[in-house]
Amino acid sequence: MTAASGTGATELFGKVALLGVGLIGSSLALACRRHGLAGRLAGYARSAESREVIERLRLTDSVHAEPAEAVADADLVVLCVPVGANAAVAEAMLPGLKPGAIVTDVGSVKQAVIRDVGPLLPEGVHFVPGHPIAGTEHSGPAAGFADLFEERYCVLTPPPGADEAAVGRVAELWRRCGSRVETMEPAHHDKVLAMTSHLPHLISYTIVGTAYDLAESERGEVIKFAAGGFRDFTRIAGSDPVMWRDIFLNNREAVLEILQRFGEDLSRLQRAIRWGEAEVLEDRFRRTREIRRGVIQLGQAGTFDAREPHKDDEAG
Ligand SMILES: NC(=O)C1=CN([C@@H]2O[C@H](COP(=O)(O)OP(=O)(O)OC[C@H]3O[C@@H](n4cnc5c(N)ncnc54)[C@H](O)[C@@H]3O)[C@@H](O)[C@H]2O)C=CC1
Ligand SMILES: O=C(O)C(=O)Cc1ccc(O)cc1
Repeated sequence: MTAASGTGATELFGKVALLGVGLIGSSLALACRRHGLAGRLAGYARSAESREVIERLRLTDSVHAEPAEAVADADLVVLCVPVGANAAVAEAMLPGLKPGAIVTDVGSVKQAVIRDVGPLLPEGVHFVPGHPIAGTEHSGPAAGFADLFEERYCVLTPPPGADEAAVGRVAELWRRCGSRVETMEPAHHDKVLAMTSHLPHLISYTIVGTAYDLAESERGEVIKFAAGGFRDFTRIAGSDPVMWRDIFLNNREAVLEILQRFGEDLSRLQRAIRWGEAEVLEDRFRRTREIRRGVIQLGQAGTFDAREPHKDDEAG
């Protein structure tokens, strides 16, 4: 057993309730168990099928079909459902919520959860929105693993006036799961993630769709000769449709803004190809290679994604 924070494996919360036990909820359950962070874990899952998997894998100590039952007596409640489901699930938990409880979430968009869930919570309940920047293209309760959050960032976006002790306890939870915790303004978070996560997913969904829509003979060749880049796109394009539908619908403005910029940059390259502007193309590709090399230095300094090996980046 490792205690990532070096503070020992002392329990942080008496009872933790996970509302939604998919990839992130199940990974958090496993990380809480591994690091001894919760006295008791309760899970809420909407479908009988998920509840059966959660029980079989013993992800939580109790499994519930109603959010209000799962949160009864919980010190920490973590919303782990798609962003668009947060309000309904939060509303359904209210009758069971303990006064003084901390409510957090793991959603990929932060302004929306503050808008949708914040106003529902009673006085005395502490709300600390969060986002572990860690995941995979897989989903569901069987997809989780305990070290998903190791050496990943977790961004907290506490609203103004948030209870500092509550923010500190949520930060400590993520630190003990192995994450590096930062706090950010919610609007800033949503802009940054629109660029670094949401746009790449949109491009992946588009490119794989375009490839599939090619004439059948060409489509076969696309699969046969799929090079690394296209394979990477198909991995990302395999991500959960409901989760990503909700991300785009709830981060509309930031995504549209970045998409506008991206479209202009793409058009510029399109024009360079059409008119044989070799210098424009080469300059752009040189610049991005330098950016990539800069990113690697950041990674080595521990500020980017320190887990990813970057074998392809020797100089020259
Ligand atoms: N998948 C990823 O890589 C990451 C996801 N997130 C965020 O974490 C949250 C959960 O995502 P995952 O665990 O990946 O998804 P998931 O699909 O694996 O799990 C979501 C769970 O919520 C349940 N659910 C869906 N709609 C519901 C509704 N209306 N009412 C009640 N339950 C409902 C599903 O049945 C499922 O068990 C999302 O908000 C997502 O934006 C954050 C970081 C990474
Ligand atoms: O699988 C990948 O490449 C991801 O990008 C995972 C991911 C998806 C959504 C998030 O909000 C954070 C991380």
